[in-house]
Amino acid sequence: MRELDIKQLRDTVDELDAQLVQLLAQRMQGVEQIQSLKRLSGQACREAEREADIIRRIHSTGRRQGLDPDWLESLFRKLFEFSERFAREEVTP
Ligand SMILES: O=C(O)C(=O)C[C@]1(C(=O)O)C=C[C@@H](O)C=C1
Repeated sequence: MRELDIKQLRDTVDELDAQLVQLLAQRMQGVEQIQSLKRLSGQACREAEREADIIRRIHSTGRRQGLDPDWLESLFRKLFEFSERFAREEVTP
């Protein structure tokens, strides 16, 4: 019985992982377009103020979902780093 429970829970987690990857791909597509526009107008790829706004928002939505804001923040800071690396064409989406 417990084996079955774990299997079902893992199936759910696997499905959520697949959705997360899809959402991350969509996010990167949006970021790619923003970065192209910024490049055209000579703007810096990183913007501390925009990042602070995003962090503030995810802190509050995360708290409402019962998630640790510090944990969420570290995830998003990784995403911003990845956006920058992507903008510098060091990685492919
Ligand atoms: O919103 C922007 O201006 C972006 O370039 C996207 C993004 C992000 O990944 O969310 C990436 C780098 C910036 O520092 C801030 C945000």
